[in-house]
Amino acid sequence: MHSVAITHLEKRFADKTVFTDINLTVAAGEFLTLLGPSGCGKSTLLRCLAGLTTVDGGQIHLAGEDITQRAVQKRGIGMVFQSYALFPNLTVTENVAFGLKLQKLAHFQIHQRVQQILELVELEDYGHRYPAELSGGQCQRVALARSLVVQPKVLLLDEPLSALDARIRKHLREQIRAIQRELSLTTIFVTHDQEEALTMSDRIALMNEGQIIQCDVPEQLYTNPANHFAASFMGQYNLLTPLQLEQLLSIQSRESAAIRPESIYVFEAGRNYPEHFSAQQQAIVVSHQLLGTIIRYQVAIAGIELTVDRLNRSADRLVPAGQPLTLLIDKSAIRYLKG
Ligand SMILES: Nc1ncnc2c1ncn2[C@@H]1O[C@H](COP(=O)(O)OP(=O)(O)OP(=O)(O)O)[C@@H](O)[C@H]1O
Repeated sequence: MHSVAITHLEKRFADKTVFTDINLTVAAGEFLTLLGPSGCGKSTLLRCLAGLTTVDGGQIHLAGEDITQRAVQKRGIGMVFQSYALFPNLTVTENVAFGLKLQKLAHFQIHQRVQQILELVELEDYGHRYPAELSGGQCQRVALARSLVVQPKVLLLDEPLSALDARIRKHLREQIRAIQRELSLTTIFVTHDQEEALTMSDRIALMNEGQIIQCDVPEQLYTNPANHFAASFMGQYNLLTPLQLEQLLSIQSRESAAIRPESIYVFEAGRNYPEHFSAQQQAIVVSHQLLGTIIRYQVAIAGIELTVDRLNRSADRLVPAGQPLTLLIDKSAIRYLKG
């Protein structure tokens, strides 16, 4: 098992500074996700780690060794891309065996390792097929097998699921995580999909404009966003200015605040609400969306629009637009934001 340490990493292209001071450590066996909007520098950081692009400053250590200037093929890092990058004229077996042939392993060893890894990605019956005869999800599993077969110290995954449809995506993310756990493989995964990040990761490094905004376990990122960007990126937070906080809850604060849709409750008669709940407030429903297990209401209270999530229980009737809804806000769930 191998750890990764990135210190003061800098990267510029001719007319573009991507980042100037990235610091990040990934523990041995950890699954860390780089999450952030398009263009924030996730792929560039991954490419610097793999050695596919040069760096302009800082260091990368792998298991304590400085690999900043080391050639790509000598880093012991495997990488999987969104586009699979398989050889179309080679079968699945030949694609997976490719790296081992370069290492000049004996024929029987290659055969054994390829079979083992194809079993791991559940493609043992597809060895003779060509990439054009496989689905997107199967191609991505071949790409994964090809990276794993050379036993990398670290695995880098650059949006490997983005090109796949929702059902296959979900299955493959579970499979990737299970394999990563089985091999205890230090893994850095790039995505701009927060659900993917929240469900797969040991920790998430949230990036924006070339900076790591917050690096923490998923629960912390979700419930305690560090700033305005983190709150707006991680789901459906209601963001309230100091003035709105005062109007809505008589709370005086210099900082703006975030509150999750599920922390605003629709009043139910006969239920006891703890002391940290606000008084009842009359809102008017602006619109609603049925999202399967939840109903998401947009409501307005004195000109302030809020998003409120309610469990979609069959006994509850849907409140249509224009109708009142009585709300209580869980004040203990309010998060104050730095900037
Ligand atoms: N080879 C290059 N030459 C010049 N600029 C580049 C190059 N590669 C990336 N960039 C720029 O660096 C910035 C970061 O790009 P990068 O691909 O790392 O972002 P990203 O977060 O991975 O985005 P996405 O999710 O869209 O892939 C962008 O502004 C991009 O235009």
